[in-house]
Amino acid sequence: KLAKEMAMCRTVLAELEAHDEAWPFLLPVNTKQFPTYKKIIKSPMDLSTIKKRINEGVYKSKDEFTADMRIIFNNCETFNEDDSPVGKAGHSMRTLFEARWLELN
Ligand SMILES: Cc1ncccc1N[C@H]1CCCS(=O)(=O)C1
Repeated sequence: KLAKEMAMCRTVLAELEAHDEAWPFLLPVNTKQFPTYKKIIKSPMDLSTIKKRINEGVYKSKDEFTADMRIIFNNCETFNEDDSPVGKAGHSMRTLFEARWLELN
């Protein structure tokens, strides 16, 4: 059951990583480039960290995976204007994720 759940997580993660608008989320936000980020965002998260957690067996369920995915998009809304390039990418990637997740569940 967990192996099947993680297979679903890997599938959705791979699809998001391949998306044109995934670029802001592929790696942890560079806090040297964005010095205020650490102060404003209490739980940084990104797609590479989620991939690592799947592969290291950190997640006990798909719900833990979806919780980390949603942290990415919530952090994005907290830090970025909706009409900024990163903000717009965050909204479209969140929509993509939620729609795809519904299809697979
Ligand atoms: C997701 C996010 N939230 C806040 C600030 C920055 C980012 N992402 C960066 C990732 C590296 C390229 S960039 O520096 O243009 C954008």
